[in-house]
Amino acid sequence: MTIYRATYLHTPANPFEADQALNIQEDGGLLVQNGRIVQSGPYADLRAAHPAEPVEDLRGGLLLPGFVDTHVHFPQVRIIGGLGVPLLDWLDRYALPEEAKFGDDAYAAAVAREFVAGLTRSGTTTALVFGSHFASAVDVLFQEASRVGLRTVAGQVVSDRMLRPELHTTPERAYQEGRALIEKWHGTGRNLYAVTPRFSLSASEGILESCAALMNEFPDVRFTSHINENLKEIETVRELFPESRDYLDTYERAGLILRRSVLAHNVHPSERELGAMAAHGCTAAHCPCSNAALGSGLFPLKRHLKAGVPVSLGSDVGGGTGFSLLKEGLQAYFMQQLLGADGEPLSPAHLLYLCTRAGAQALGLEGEIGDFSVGKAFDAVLFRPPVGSTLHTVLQHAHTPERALASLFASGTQSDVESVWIAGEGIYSRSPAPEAAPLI
Ligand SMILES: Nc1nc2[nH]cnc2c(=O)[nH]1
Ligand SMILES: [Zn+2]
Repeated sequence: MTIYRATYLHTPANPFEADQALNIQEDGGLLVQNGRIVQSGPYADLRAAHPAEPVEDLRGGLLLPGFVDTHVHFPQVRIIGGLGVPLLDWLDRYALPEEAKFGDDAYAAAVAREFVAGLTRSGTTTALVFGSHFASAVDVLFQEASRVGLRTVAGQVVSDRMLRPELHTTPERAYQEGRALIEKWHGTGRNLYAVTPRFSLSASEGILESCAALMNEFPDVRFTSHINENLKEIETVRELFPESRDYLDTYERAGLILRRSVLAHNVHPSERELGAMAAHGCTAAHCPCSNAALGSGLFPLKRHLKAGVPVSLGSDVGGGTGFSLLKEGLQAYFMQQLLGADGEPLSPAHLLYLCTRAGAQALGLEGEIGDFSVGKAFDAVLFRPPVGSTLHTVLQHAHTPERALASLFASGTQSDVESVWIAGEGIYSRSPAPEAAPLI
């Protein structure tokens, strides 16, 4: 067993529903055994109860639960920063040409290393991953995620129209390839499978039915897709599915919307869709940097909360501009500020919840991860800005841990991550900064 001594913060309660939801231990202790938290609270209490246990002293930083990214594209690491065009043009110009390269396993393996490292070094310990259209590349992703130890919920992206021929499949092949991947990876180690049609624009009823067949045969798998991101996309889907009431209905009619379905974006939902999503209990994965970068729109968080639709966060790399959920939290805060009276004011507690427990709940993993309650896995990220950095200065002068958390969201980046643990296992540790070269 090990006692981790730290200033730690987490949100075991939902700050959108409860006051004082931010739980802070200024000089706290987490007793970890076999990767699980067996006791937590003031360090002095834990030390008194366990005088002989080794202590890992993490004071001087901020220890948070590992981040849960509920929407991120494996094949899009190298195209981060493709700016200047809206979604459908962005797909044609940046995303699809890159994704067409993933039939080459060596290429897929190289990007898988970059992708998994990018997530873990940003403090993400669980990710719902939009995989590749190529089954072999999805296999490569699961292999790399398993090698590193990242909790991964991923699946083969399936479509049969309007992308590029090499990315199209058939309902029969989608079923067969999906089935083989589920049998090999769903429930293997820290991996789960998510059935993943790209979006209704590129997935015919036949493809959506093959997705439903997999979900019926393997009821424990998850589901994710895109919805209501861009006005032109929505209009095209309406033309393609004239018999559907709306975008959500294209998935509902196929039986794809369940409690653990995660729908990315949902920037332009109808009231009917919000009501139906709340009734299904499914989640909207809000991707603020992507929505801003592609000009998709300002996310109606208040309408989601009023309708009772749970919201989690996603980086949406590469439509999004990086892996850091700190940045997504900050962008979410900006968006809600800009919405004025229609916005939902977000406190540091809201932001931390959106980056952690909200994602755990979206994936049906809230019993396992998402906060530091006793019984949860020790998935954690220690933020300790490099000495001399501006954030280091700001944190030194923060009057309370809550103010420090706010400053972390305001200017924290991947370089401020010192260590990451998953199930108590050290996954990443920042190498000590090279000695500054003498000035002369
Ligand atoms: N942001 C985003 N939206 C999509 N809709 C369909 N595919 C994509 C994608 O790759 N990124
Ligand atoms: Zn996406």
